[in-house]
Amino acid sequence: MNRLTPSASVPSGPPGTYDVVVIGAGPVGENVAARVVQAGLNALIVEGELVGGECSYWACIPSKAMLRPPTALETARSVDGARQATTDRLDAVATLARRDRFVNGWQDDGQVDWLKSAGVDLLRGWARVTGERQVTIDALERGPQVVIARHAVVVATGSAASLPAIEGIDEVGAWTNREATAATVVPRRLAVIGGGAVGSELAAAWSALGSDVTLLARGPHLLSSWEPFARDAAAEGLRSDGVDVRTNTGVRRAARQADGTVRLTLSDGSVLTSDEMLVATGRRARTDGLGLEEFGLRSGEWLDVDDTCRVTGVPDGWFYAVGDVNHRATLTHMGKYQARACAAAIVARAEGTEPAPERYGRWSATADAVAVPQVLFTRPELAMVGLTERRARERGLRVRAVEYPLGQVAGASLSADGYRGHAKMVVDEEAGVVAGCTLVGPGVGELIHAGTVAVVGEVPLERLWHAVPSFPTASEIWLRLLEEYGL
Ligand SMILES: Cc1cc2nc3c(=O)[nH]c(=O)nc-3n(C[C@H](O)[C@H](O)[C@H](O)COP(=O)(O)OP(=O)(O)OC[C@H]3O[C@@H](n4cnc5c(N)ncnc54)[C@H](O)[C@@H]3O)c2cc1C
Ligand SMILES: NC(=O)c1ccc[n+]([C@@H]2O[C@H](COP(=O)([O-])OP(=O)(O)OC[C@H]3O[C@@H](n4cnc5c(N)ncnc54)[C@H](O)[C@@H]3O)[C@@H](O)[C@H]2O)c1
Repeated sequence: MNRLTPSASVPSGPPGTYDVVVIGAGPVGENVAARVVQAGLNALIVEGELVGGECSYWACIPSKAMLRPPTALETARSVDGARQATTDRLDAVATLARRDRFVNGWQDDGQVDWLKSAGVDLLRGWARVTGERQVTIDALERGPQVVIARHAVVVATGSAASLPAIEGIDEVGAWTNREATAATVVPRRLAVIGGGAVGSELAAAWSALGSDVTLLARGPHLLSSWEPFARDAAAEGLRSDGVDVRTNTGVRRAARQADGTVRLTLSDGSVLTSDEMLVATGRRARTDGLGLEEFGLRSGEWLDVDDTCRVTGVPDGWFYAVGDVNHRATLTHMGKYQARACAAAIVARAEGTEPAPERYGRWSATADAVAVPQVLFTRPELAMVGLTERRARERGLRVRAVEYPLGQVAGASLSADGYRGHAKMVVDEEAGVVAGCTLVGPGVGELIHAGTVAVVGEVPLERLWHAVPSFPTASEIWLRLLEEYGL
């Protein structure tokens, strides 16, 4: 489902030479372009589909718009006094209409206006790199255009759903994140393949909308990179919402039958019949067709970069990759963070200054390696930052972890009757700082930023002790965790 409604291109004259050429106007490309313009350079951004990218139209925004109504309903139902005013069912039509408003009916005029106000020129079309500092664009309205970048070409082409090697998968018309965030009809039955972030969130969303959802995870757990208590809570939450979560279950074969249903043959030989199937088995780099072979890079592969997001192996420092396409941290906020660092590095180099490889320097995306926050908007919500206990130990850190039931914090228990949640803080014992934190429970997405500040700031625990959370808020979890640690 690809309902594109592009608005007019911005540049008034023929493109020729720009300081910076950015390929891909997702949230990350937009940010690099706007930041270099703010610093006094000029920039052209090239976009083949919608300005705003995957995140705005087929990923973060529509999925969160779909997940919010069931969460709001659950919140109301969990507060005596409000519960009596709720009805028993979510309104699917109104939920999908709300989603449609958040994606602006898949029209990008608002984002085009933003680019214009930021002083960035836009050219619509598909770009490829055809020489050092040279980009050729199959422009939608103008035919082929060649543009030279004085200082930098930045690839911000993002990622796309990767289809697993399942017999018949190409013929069944499987949903990817695109169809699953844009569909207008609620399927009676939905099979979801993949127990990662996309599979878990979209299983929750469609189950709330009324589908009978079966979630098939090939491994023993959902969300394997999370703390065990968090991934167990996600699975339990999905099950209690009626999702049939099946772990250790692969799919051997998929076929669309004459009656329109999808027949899946599972790894244990059993058969699952569904009306639609969603493939949520990870992402692939959108680097095919970019002409990267000329620079010794492989088409379709992720682009390795240094901390300034300069592509490694391409000499002379003109070639950068930011956002999903470099695979450092495939999240919008981390991509935008990289965009800020990358833009600062491009500007510094344009001024003749070679950025020193400084940890947490302005041009260095240091946090990618140590402090990536993430929130999953399942029910219950999950949030984490930094290292899990297991990852910290694998990195050779001497750590001690402490845990606390979030429902015993006054602010949390006031927010919902019978609040259920849990928190875990991993302390780097040698440095005396927080190495990571995971929170589970309603609303924890708004609590995790304190953990991000503690990890990035490497705040000594003795000083963190003086950061007093207000009473009665759920933020008191930070005080409880420090007390558990022994302060
Ligand atoms: C279902 C789902 C939900 C998600 N939810 C969240 C969330 O809640 N929070 C979060 O932080 N992250 C979330 N993500 C991840 C997030 O969507 C990505 O990290 C983010 O979109 C990356 O931004 P980007 O700018 O790098 O790439 P994209 O958003 O993919 O944008 C890339 C742009 O480049 C364009 N392009 C590609 N090739 C060319 C070319 N050759 N020429 C011209 N243009 C080109 C594309 O058309 C696209 O517009 C989610 C992902 C999915 C799939
Ligand atoms: N709220 C959020 O922040 C949010 C939400 C959704 C997505 N995202 C981002 O998007 C990225 C992509 O998400 P995703 O869920 O597509 O990828 P993922 O890597 O999180 O999960 C993919 C899952 O599919 C499984 N899988 C892979 N191949 C398979 C196969 N052949 N058969 C069965 N299962 C298979 C993997 O084991 C894994 O569990 C995430 O890493 C995350 O960064 C973020």
